[in-house]
Amino acid sequence: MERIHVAVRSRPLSPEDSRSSPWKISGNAIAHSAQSSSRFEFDRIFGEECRTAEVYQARIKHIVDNVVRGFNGTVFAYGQTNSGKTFTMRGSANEPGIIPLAVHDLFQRIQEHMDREFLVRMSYMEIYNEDINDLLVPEHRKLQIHESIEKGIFVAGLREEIVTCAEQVMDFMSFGESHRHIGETNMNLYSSRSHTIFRMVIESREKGDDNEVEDFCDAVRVSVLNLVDLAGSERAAKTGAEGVRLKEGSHINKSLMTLGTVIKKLSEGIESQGGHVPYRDSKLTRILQPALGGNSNTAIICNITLAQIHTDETKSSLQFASRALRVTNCACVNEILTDAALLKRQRKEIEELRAKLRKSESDHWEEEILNLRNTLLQSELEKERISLELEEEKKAKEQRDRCLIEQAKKIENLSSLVLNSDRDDRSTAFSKNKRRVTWCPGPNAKQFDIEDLRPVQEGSTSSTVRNERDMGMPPLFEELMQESNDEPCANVYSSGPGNVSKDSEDVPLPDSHALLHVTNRRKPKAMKKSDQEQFRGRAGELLIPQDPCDGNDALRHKNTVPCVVSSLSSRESEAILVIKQLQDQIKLLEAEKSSVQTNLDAVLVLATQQKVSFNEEYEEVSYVRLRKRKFESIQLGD
Ligand SMILES: Nc1ncnc2c1ncn2[C@@H]1O[C@H](COP(=O)(O)OP(=O)(O)OP(=O)(O)O)[C@@H](O)[C@H]1O
Repeated sequence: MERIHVAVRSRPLSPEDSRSSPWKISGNAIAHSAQSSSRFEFDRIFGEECRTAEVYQARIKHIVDNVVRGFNGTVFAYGQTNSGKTFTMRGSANEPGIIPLAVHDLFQRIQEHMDREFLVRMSYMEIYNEDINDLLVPEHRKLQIHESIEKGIFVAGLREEIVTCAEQVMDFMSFGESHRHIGETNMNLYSSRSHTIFRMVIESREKGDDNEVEDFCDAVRVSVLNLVDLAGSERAAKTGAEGVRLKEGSHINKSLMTLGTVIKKLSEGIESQGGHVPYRDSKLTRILQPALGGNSNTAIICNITLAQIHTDETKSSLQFASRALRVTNCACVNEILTDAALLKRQRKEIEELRAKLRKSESDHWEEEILNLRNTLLQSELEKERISLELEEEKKAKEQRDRCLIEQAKKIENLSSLVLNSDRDDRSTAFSKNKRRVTWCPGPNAKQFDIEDLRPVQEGSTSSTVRNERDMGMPPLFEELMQESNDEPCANVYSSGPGNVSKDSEDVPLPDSHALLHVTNRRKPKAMKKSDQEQFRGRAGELLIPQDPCDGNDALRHKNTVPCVVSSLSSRESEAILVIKQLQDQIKLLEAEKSSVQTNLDAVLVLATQQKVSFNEEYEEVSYVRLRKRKFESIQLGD
């Protein structure tokens, strides 16, 4: 939908009229200085100094361009008599009007459309006293208006001359002008007594070589350019019209009034609401019907004079133009299609669509394959990374397991040492008839005979020393330390004060001096009283005090922590502490082992999932490739 373009052009005034003019133009608005209600705004307002070429460039050129492309176009000059309509449309010797400018432009545009061939025809008619006369064939008078589906509204019998250049058109136009009704009035020496419609019909179709008749589409575009110079509205009192002039004036006013009514109805949207628009009330509105409410790009040039004496007429013209601003048209390309042309066009469209489809599909598949390849590559890289991590984890686990086994072996040896030492002490103690503390090694209880650990009656010769075959001889401490030095376990052991292993970092090794005290039972060194109390305070956190006589209670302790009866020797206490620390380390290592195992399991699950997804992606890529190959083999088959 496109609105009718409305421009106002004011003609030059005499200096006297100019001084007394009540109108003021500012930008695209014009207002009457004494009447605040008389203010109008338009698409363009051209002042006195403005040239016709400027008016043409502003909008008319665009309409002419569109006519060459297949759209209808209409330009008409409206205004009171002597306001400059004919001057605007036809021009003068010095200043070409809209019609010659449009004709020249039209042929230039046609030259630019190299891909089409054109057929241009022109006609020139006037509506004089409601009769349509052919200006190119003066004897063709009182022509009738008809309407048909193919041609729309047309004037039957109107001569259409085929023209090939602008000069030819201008010649025909001059001929027509010579037959136009012009009369002298008080207001205009050469007053138009009729409305004139200069019409150009442009037909075009795509150019095609003889060899490729099948390839080009022979749909024909037909567009019409109407350039209308209306007769001016006039007041008999002002024009002094009498007789023939009066009759002419009456017809002019009547048809202009109908035009005004049609524009008013259209601006109110009556037609779109299904209401009646009186196009048929005048020949002018009937011929201009497609341009006013239909398929056309339309422009109105409203010519006015700003002299005070014509204020009412100017105001009336401005009101008409203002209403026309609200009228919309719907221009579209006009094509005539034969069945063969229609078929050819549809076949061409189908081919174009097929080509587009093929291109978009192949583009799509290429892109899809590229994406899948990228994903596959990324997945393979990820898989490699996970495998490496898995390998490292396995190695670390194996090393931890080895350390754990060694640690356990050493603890076992140390426990045996402590038990041996305890046995020696007990024999000494019993020989001195002293009460001794008994403790239970717990996890290795199987190796110990509980009875052996109970206080032995004085004088009893039976087994105060444990059978060596049952216990197994523990290695010497020096050997133990040598072993520790030979096989350092950096991840498991940590250095403590007096640590034997230099590589150990995490877990404190037994203090060598303490262990020497444990093994060197022949020179028991009595703990100072203050040291004993201090030690008891520390040991109290680790050991559960029990009845010194009840060795079974000690064995029942669920964590199998050695149960200390009172009066531990300092060496025993230190050994117990060392063992306790080692057991804690074992627990920590076991916890670490189980967490590593959990991680390892998770990594394994992840790796399995990755493998499944790789397989799926691989299958998808294979499927896409297969489909692409099939599609290409179909295309080749076409
Ligand atoms: N913009 C203009 N510049 C110079 N002269 C102009 C201009 N407009 C009009 N004129 C002159 O004014 C006179 C009247 O103009 P014109 O005949 O075009 O009026 P009109 O509106 O067609 O009148 P009518 O309706 O009676 O035919 C002419 O002599 C014309 O040369």
